[in-house]
Amino acid sequence: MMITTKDIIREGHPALRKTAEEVQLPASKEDKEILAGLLEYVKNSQDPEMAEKHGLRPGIGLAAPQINVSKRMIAVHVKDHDGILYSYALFNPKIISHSVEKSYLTAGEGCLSVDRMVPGYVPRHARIKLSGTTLEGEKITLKLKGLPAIVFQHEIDHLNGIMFYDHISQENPFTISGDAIAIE
Ligand SMILES: O=CN(O)CCNC(=O)c1cccc(Cl)c1Cl
Ligand code: NI
Repeated sequence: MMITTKDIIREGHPALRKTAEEVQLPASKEDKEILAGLLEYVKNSQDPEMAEKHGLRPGIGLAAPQINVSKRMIAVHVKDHDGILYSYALFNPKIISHSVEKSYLTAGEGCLSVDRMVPGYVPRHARIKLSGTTLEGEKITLKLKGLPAIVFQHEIDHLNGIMFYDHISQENPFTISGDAIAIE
C-alpha cells in the first residue's frame, strides 16, 4: 500500500526512540515492499502533483521507524550541490568510516516526525563511507559528502532512536565549531 503522511508517527511515539533491528537477509517480500514504499514516499513527496493529490509533506529521506517499523531500512532521494541525484533504498545501512571534519546545513534540519520548527545548527560528519544492501540484494559502499552525507546521517540516526535536535547545542543552538563546513 502507498505510504502517506498520516502513516508517519510523531515525536512522543516510543518507536522513534528505539534502536531498530537488523533486517534478516535475503530480505522477505514484506521487507522489500516496506523499503520500496519508503523510497516511493520520498519520490512522490517531491512530485508537486502527487504531493498535492495525496497531501504528502515533502522529504528528502525516510526511515522505517517513522512508519512504526522498527527495522534498519532507509530511503534517500536527494540532489547534491552539483545536481547529482542520490536515490537509494538500503537495508542495514552502516557508517564504516567518517571524517573528523564536521558540516551542517545553514537552514537547519526538519523531520516528518516533528510537527514543529526546531531552530539551530545540526553538526554532522562532513564525509562518510557507508555500506548497505539494496532492494536487489546487492551489497554496496558509498562515499558521501555535502547534503547527501547529511541526509544519510539523519536517516541512520532514526534507526538508532536519535532525532536531529538531539545534536543541537542547548546553550546556543547556532554555535558551531569554526572549522565546520557550512552547507547552504
Ligand atoms: O527522516 C526524514 N524525514 O524526517 C523527512 C523530512 N525531513 C527532511 O526531508 C529533511 C529536511 C532537512 C534536512 C534533512 Cl537532513 C532532512 Cl532528512
Ligand atoms: Ni526525520
